[in-house]
Amino acid sequence: MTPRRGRPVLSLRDVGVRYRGGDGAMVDALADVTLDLVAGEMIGIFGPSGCGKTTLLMAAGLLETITSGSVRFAGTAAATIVDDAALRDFRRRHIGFVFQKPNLVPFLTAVENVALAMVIDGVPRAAAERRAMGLLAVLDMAHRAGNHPARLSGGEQQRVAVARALANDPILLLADEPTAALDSRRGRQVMELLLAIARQRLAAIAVVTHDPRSMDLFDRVVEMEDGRVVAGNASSAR
Ligand SMILES: Nc1ncnc2c1ncn2[C@@H]1O[C@H](COP(=O)(O)OP(=O)(O)OP(=O)(O)O)[C@@H](O)[C@H]1O
Repeated sequence: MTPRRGRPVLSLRDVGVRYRGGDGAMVDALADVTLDLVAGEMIGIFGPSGCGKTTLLMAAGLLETITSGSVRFAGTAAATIVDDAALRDFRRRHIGFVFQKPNLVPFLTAVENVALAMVIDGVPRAAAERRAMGLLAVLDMAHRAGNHPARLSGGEQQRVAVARALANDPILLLADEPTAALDSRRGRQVMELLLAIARQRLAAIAVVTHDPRSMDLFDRVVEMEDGRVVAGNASSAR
């Protein structure tokens, strides 16, 4: 899948996700969500706690089974990938995730953490580590490549997590509050970096955030309320 600027990467149509709550009642975590993301754009997803932002990312990243509607990924209907192993493989090849906590493997160095998925994918270790070093250099982390996570600051760990998410050159990058644990300067840097990745690699990027300070970096702001997208769902295809 070679992305071209403006080409649809992700299309959600009338997507619903329904959970059974603790009291047995059904909760519509997502309801009738229609959203498009195109190659090269970065959107911000805002909304109050519990409005469905994480659930939206999970549905978009094919980590959550939707109860209604459809998800298309670069023209492929997600529903046609039925087998769990095929779904895992599809995600590994095309989608990158960055979470609030970096969740690095503690006994691996930064470069080994970034290389891990490539090694699992069958890339020879030396080649995987070369590519991992290149990604760490882009993130200004080459000088810390040999350190274990415990010896890195929160911001440094998050930059390693971004490098790891980019290892498979994903066409879709989903980030859930990636700057929540960072000070404002580092947070800004991570967000600027994500924007550069959208522009240079033509990835489509969706970032869930509570932080209004990065607002100016988004091509589009999607606002959610009670499981619904209430503003910003029209694509900014250029
Ligand atoms: N596995 C689950 N089982 C039952 N209910 C769930 C589950 N996951 C989420 N929910 C409910 O779905 C709704 C949306 O949750 P979600 O985590 O997507 O919100 P959010 O906007 O990301 O919140 P926050 O900003 O606090 O992280 C909430 O009412 C939540 O309690």
